Amino acid sequence: MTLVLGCIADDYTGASDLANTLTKAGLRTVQTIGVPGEGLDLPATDAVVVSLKSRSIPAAQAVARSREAESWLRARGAGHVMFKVCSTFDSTDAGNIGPVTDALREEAGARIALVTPAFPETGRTVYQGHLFVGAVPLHESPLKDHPLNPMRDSNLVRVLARQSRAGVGLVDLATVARGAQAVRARLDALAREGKGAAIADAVFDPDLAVLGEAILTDPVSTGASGLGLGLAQALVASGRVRAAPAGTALGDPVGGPAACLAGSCSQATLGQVAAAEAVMPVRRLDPERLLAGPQEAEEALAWAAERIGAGPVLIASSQSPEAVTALQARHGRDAAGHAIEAALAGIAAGLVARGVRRLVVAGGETSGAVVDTLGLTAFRVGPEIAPGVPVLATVAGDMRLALKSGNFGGRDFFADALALMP
Ligand SMILES: Nc1ncnc2c1ncn2[C@@H]1O[C@H](COP(=O)(O)OP(=O)(O)O)[C@@H](O)[C@H]1O
Ligand SMILES: O=C(O)[C@@H](O)C(=O)COP(=O)(O)O
Repeated sequence: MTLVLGCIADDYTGASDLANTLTKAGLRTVQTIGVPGEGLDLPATDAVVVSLKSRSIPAAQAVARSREAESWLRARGAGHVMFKVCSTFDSTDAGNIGPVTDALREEAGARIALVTPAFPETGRTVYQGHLFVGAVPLHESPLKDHPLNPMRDSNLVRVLARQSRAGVGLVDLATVARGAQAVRARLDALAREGKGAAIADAVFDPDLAVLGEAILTDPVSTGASGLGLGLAQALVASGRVRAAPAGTALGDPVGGPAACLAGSCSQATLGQVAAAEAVMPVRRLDPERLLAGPQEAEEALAWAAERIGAGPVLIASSQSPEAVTALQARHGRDAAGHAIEAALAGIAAGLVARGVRRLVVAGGETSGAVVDTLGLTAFRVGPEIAPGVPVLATVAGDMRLALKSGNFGGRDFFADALALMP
């Protein structure tokens, strides 16, 4: 296996988002969970997205795991390694986008790393270094209330500088509009000034094609799915990859019971959970009871077991920002988050033990906990359910999953996903 592109994603839903984008652009892509072990037999592939659960862990650990993933990817021929971060730049001032970008750049001996979370297809655009989510700046978007990393500053040059050892510059839209050569010249100039990273503006997909072309021969970059799109297009345009037909068939339906789990408290997920109530039984967990002991999760599992024979069910811990804040004030942010993730992962294991083979999970950290608990190792990428969310098939072919980033998907996402997961 010789890779043309290596990717390291800081969460599992982000990884499937990127794998979806690369697949749609014609790259045969596999998503692995963690760095693959010796025994894992991967299909022929152009790109591998190694999924880490490194977004909300201490920076030193995120750096160590990302370095390990980078070595694995480089050993398989990846000339360019992209670090996939969230399109809403989810991180705290204590890390991890800056430290990982610094480490990958230094490891590769690169002069500077281009960084952009732009993903216009989902409304994430960057102008003058400021990130917009739809029509509003990041700090006015629902991300200001994220349970783990509230985003209160839209100026990414400033945000990244607070996390980075080297200085951070800007490749502005006017430069991007002048093409790949102008972007390269700007990166060279910033590197000469001693900058280690540069936030790049991008508003439309053609801007990302320019960025992809500009950095294809660089060893590292950091970005969201949009940058993956630009890199994939540049690889196809350069002739290094012959575009595969998108939407590779996943094989026979797996059938059997289906279930959905939501641990995301993002605005989009809250709407989707409400909409699901019209089409399937929905169990809303009591987070306070979840934290108190195993009883709440056990009761939810028993509730699901009675119903999954008749059709899909949804179990959700999702609550409003006010309720999340109140719970965190009583238990601490990380303790509450991790305990709820663990409870949902335990419910997922119980559902699988009861025959569920089609599973939809909403929430990045939540998906990480679920996939780890189920011990899944790698996925092939199937049809797109919504921008940024594909159907996944385990490489063994025995399960179908959808791992939804909190903010992605339309109101009917859960029903839409199940319809594409026979
Ligand atoms: N009711 C709740 N109160 C507080 N935190 C919650 C609640 N429900 C879920 N959480 C936690 O909120 C976090 C949501 O993060 P994540 O799963 O990544 O979703 P998203 O994709 O929306 O960011 C997780 O740590 C989850 O356990
Ligand atoms: O880039 C994105 O927006 C997503 O791929 C992503 O990473 C979102 O994070 P979660 O909402 O935590 O899944």
